Amino acid sequence: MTALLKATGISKKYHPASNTPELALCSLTLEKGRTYVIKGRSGSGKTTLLNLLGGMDKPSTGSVYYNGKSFYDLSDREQSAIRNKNFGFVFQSFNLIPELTAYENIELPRFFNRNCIITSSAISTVAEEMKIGSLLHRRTYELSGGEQQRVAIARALITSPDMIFADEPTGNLDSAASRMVADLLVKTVKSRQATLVLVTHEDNLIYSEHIQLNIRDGHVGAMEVCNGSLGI
Ligand SMILES: Nc1ncnc2c1ncn2[C@@H]1O[C@H](COP(=O)(O)OP(=O)(O)OP(=O)(O)O)[C@@H](O)[C@H]1O
Repeated sequence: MTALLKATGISKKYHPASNTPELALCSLTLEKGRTYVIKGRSGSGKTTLLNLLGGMDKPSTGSVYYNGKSFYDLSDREQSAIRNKNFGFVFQSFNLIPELTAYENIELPRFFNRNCIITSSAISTVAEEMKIGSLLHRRTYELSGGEQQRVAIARALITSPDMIFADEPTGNLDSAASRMVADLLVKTVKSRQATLVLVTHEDNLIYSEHIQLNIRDGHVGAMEVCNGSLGI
């Protein structure tokens, strides 16, 4: 497997004067096409780790390499270009524009990246993958939470990123919608051969093979391969 994202000796201390970092020193290699699930209690450092890996927050020590390049040593412009084109983000709170239709929300990345061409056939394809084909003309305030999150995932996938970062994507959904959203997210990212980094504190959310990273009080444990074979 190819190493796509590599973190070496990263840590995060939000308050320089404090003795304990919020994320203790860790090194990780994320491979192409794999699913990584970051788990841990509230406040353990899951979002902190995701933000460092996803190019959203510079670590206090260490480096993050994307495709062999030290991400935080790139210019702001180069960093934004990677975040806009090669990385996709999904958040707990959907972050859609409610007055726009699902189609218009999925199209939004083209306004942040002039070189990004989004065709109607690419939107149809991703909408089918997310099972929202019949909802594209609806304004997103009319949609259920699960439908809105599937629109948000479609928007994250429309630039064909090779890394998807999802922070508690099912945190605002009931259990049936959580299951559907998590399943579609994991399966679609895998079928596109992209790498998924997903933060959750929910047990038994992912039912296909993944690599689990447990964080306890800012300490990242060894990677564990889970086959997810609960048979549900
Ligand atoms: N921007 C920030 N400035 C200062 N401290 C922060 C900041 N972001 C997070 N923290 C602190 O870092 C620690 C880890 O927070 P983080 O959000 O990474 O945890 P989490 O595991 O994602 O929690 P949750 O499941 O509740 O979202 C917490 O003590 C938090 O208060």
